[in-house]
Amino acid sequence: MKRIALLGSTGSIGVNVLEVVRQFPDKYRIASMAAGRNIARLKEQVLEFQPEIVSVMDENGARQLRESLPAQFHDKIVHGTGGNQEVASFSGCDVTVSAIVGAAGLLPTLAAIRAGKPVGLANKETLVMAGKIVMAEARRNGVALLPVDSEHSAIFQALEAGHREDVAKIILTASGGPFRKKRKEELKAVTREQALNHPNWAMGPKITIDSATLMNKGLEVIEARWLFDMTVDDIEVVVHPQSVVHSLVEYQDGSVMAQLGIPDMRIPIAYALSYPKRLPLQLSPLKLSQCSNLEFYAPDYECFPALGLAFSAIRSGGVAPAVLNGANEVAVAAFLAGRIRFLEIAETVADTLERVHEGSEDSLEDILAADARARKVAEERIATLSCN
Ligand SMILES: NC(=O)C1=CN([C@@H]2O[C@H](COP(=O)(O)OP(=O)(O)OC[C@H]3O[C@@H](n4cnc5c(N)ncnc54)[C@H](OP(=O)(O)O)[C@@H]3O)[C@@H](O)[C@H]2O)C=CC1
Ligand SMILES: CC(=O)[C@@H](O)[C@H](O)COP(=O)(O)O
Ligand SMILES: [Mn+2]
Repeated sequence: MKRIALLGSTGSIGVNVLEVVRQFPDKYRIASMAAGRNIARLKEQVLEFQPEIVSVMDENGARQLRESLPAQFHDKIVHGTGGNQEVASFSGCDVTVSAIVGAAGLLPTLAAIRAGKPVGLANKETLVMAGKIVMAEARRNGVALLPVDSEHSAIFQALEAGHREDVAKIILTASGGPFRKKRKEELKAVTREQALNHPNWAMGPKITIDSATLMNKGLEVIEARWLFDMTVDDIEVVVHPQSVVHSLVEYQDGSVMAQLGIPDMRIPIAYALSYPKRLPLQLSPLKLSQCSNLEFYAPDYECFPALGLAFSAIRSGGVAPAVLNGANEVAVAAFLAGRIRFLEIAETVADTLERVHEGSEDSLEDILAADARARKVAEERIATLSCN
């Protein structure tokens, strides 16, 4: 029986993890869980999965959760960053699934690693912000980071086909999002609802907007750089609108290994939980005869400048990726709130990258300070924009 600490239980990944656990109750149990503000959903999850600790975002949420649950759960409820860290490093868990969205995932993921827990990593922002530190901590603690992100799970699987020194490059596929056929001029007026309409995946709002700007792929380039110890020049992005080929590894003999499958996050989640074995998930099989048109083409960096910004940030190094991430989180939230237009997301990130530089990628304190500064600078810029 594997006991799981689940961070972000009420989100899109969290709910899929719970689906896998429900399907294999003799293999997995939820030992601890953490969520943000969705107290109604969390209450149902606590009653069903009976974790030994549960954390919510703040004190008010903890009070509401206590009021809605029987007395036996009351002293199991914690909250805030400390609560997330307690859940992540809980002594009664064997693996931590990191699926909180955004920078809030960083400290709990580090807490899990420092407690020696293997991590199923969905929260890509952890590696974007502090990849060097996180990978060093994982090595120091002998902890495996098992990718949940579909592309990184694909690469992880394709890497099993050969020796690390024979890898020539990694090829990350991008769906291109809902706007892949639009011209820059047309992107000026796209709406929140259009941007939230991902062609292939049902995901939380932040990553869905990131997919529409292609920032998601930029964040994934940085994630891959750290997770697989690749130089950025050996990571290529290719648009593949069907999301059937989840990513590829090219070896020096010209062989290219790919992982294919239907777009369903239970597949990479289950692999992270069961590695190196595989679970009989019983999903509808991929029917290649119905995939007669698999397309691949180069991304349009002019229409989708966020991708280029991410490449520049990881090439610059230092705290630039953390600045990119913090500014992007603020800009995406502003877009979702109707405060800025679609193209202003990447403009805000670009502007913030020009203004915030100070700090070292070796210092967690510097990274957190750069994140805070980037958020402030991005917020100030957004306040001056026209659709406020
Ligand atoms: N969805 C997907 O298919 C994929 C997601 N990912 C990555 O996985 C992560 C999660 O994405 P996704 O599930 O889509 O996002 P969602 O928005 O659906 O879920 C986010 C989860 O994080 C919780 N949360 C947010 N802030 C806090 C906090 N401060 N403390 C505790 N919990 C918090 C939310 O709680 P609540 O809802 O209760 O407020 C929710 O449970 C992201 O980093 C994303 O990039 C990667 C690949 C695919
Ligand atoms: C399911 C998953 O891993 C997402 O990160 C997905 O890849 C988003 O799709 P895009 O390729 O459109 O960014
Ligand atoms: Mn992905």
